[in-house]
Amino acid sequence: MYKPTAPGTWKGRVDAADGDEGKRWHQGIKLLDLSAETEPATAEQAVAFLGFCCDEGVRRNQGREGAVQGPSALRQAMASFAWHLEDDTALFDAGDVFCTNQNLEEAQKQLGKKVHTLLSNTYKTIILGGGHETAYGHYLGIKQALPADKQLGIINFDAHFDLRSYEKQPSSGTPFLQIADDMIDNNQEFNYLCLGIQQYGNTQKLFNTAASYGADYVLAPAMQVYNFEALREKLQQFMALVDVLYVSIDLDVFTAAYAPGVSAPAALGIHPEIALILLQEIISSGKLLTLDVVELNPALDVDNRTARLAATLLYHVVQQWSQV
Ligand SMILES: N=CN[C@@H](CCC(=O)O)C(=O)O
Ligand SMILES: [Mn+2]
Ligand SMILES: [Mn+2]
Repeated sequence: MYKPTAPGTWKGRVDAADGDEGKRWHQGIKLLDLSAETEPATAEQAVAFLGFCCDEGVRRNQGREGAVQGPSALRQAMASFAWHLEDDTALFDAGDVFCTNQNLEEAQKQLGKKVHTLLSNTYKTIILGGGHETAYGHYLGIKQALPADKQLGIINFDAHFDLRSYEKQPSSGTPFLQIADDMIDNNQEFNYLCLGIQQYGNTQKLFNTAASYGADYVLAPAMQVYNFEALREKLQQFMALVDVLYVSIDLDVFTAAYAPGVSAPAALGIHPEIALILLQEIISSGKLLTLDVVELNPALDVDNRTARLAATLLYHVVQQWSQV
């Protein structure tokens, strides 16, 4: 269920005549094998990618399958980025966790183990999804790595709450209710902020669930650059309540013109610019522990537009995060 990334996977443009000054991500990224007996070296300022090749949750949630190819498309979209990182050992690829035989629950456990390994070795972790079922596996690793006295906050850029009942089965629509119940069972506070919620995309039942769990949210129409001061205030208030942050970016939060390659596109979603400046605010807090980008479906993408958007957001995240 786990495979390290094969050498040669990261490939792209080479500006050989420019020597070191022509360096790109595919030439600088280091491969990390989490199946090895030995623990990976601790890396203070390093960012590590880990793929979750899974859309079983999307299938169970009646969505359009294809997010299993997300990690591969994201790597390709990031490969030729110019290298502007200060440290030569700032960027790692820790391979992929796979979902086999539709066994989502086991795949999430395996993802949790790898996330735990990365976090406990102080890597700044970025999970490349996968459907939004990525979030529950991601959380299992955060839970293992986080000291009991540290309060976790979850910020989800998403058109959807993903707080559906998992009584029948977990899916891509249930991860944050699974997390909420687990945190409450463990006497932890569930601090959840959703940014970009579409009223039409969430039933009254979901708004009621959000209210009963104390989840906070901003509706998509309010997620505007001209509203930045109010959004920053809300974000700062949320971040002040917690010690560390898990940020999830569901690409269906963005307008379909920017992000057509998702299971549930949004005709009037948010503009990428507002997400970018809020992400900058989050990283500046120094509280970001781990992040994921989910729901990229390359089979539905148009000229890799969604993959390029996700990759570009990750470029800026890595650039800033590797310096805080
Ligand atoms: N990951 C979550 N997906 C949405 C799908 C909505 C839709 O297909 O319209 C949800 O369950 O709410
Ligand atoms: Mn989602
Ligand atoms: Mn969504």
